[in-house]
Amino acid sequence: MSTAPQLVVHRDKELMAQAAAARLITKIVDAQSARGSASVVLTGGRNGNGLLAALAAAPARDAVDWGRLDLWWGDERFLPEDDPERNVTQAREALLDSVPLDPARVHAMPASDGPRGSDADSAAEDYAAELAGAAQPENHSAVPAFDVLLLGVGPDTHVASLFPEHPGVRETELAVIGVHGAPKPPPTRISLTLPAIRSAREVWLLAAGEDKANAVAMALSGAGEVQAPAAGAYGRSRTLWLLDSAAAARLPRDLYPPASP
Ligand SMILES: O=C1O[C@H](COP(=O)(O)O)[C@@H](O)[C@H](O)[C@H]1O
Repeated sequence: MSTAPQLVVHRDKELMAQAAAARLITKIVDAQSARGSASVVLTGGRNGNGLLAALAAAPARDAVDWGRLDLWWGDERFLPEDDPERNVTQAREALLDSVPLDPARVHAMPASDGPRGSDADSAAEDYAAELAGAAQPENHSAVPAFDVLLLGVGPDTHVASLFPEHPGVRETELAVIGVHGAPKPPPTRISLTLPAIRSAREVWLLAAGEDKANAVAMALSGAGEVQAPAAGAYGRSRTLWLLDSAAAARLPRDLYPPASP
């Protein structure tokens, strides 16, 4: 069952990143306090990396017990280890290298020079097995119960590496897939599927900048998930769209009335 999206609109992308980072710190601390540990799924892209950089700069980051945090990824560009375009490489630069994480709990997606070589489908199977191994049996799910799953929204409404009208967005069985012929480089990627995304407690979608305005308006105006994958991304208990005013500019007025002059 989908949860109705909640919208929070910030003045600009810097404030959005800072506010999202503060929100994420609170969520992680609350989860660690309630369950002993927390699990977060990271996204690549400008807004995801902006959030991580804001988190690195936030004094309250020291409230997080970094050793009791599992990090997963929603998608990865299937490139060699340490390639600067890999989402994990960019996340390490933005935040991960500056906090005391437990390396065993940093679950990067496989690289194209890993044990499966350039076979993205087999690499996706390996990541699915790693997720399944961390899933709680009582939840009867193929993936762990993520506390927060972050997603950047592309200008074409893609989330993770699920692109409009692409086969991956129609996947209903697998939790992780190899993506081939992606319209955004690189063409080969690994991605969680919509069913895996929807198993998260909370899904937070991030979009800033006017190049995201059409995508945000389309995804929140009743578009189908095949045409607008972001429309199919929701959490079990909460779906939060974190926007800046430029990305919110073309939303229907009943969703986001413009401020009075
Ligand atoms: O390639 C990707 O792009 C999306 C969106 O990135 P953005 O720079 O337009 O915000 C990102 O969410 C995804 O993780 C990444 O692989």
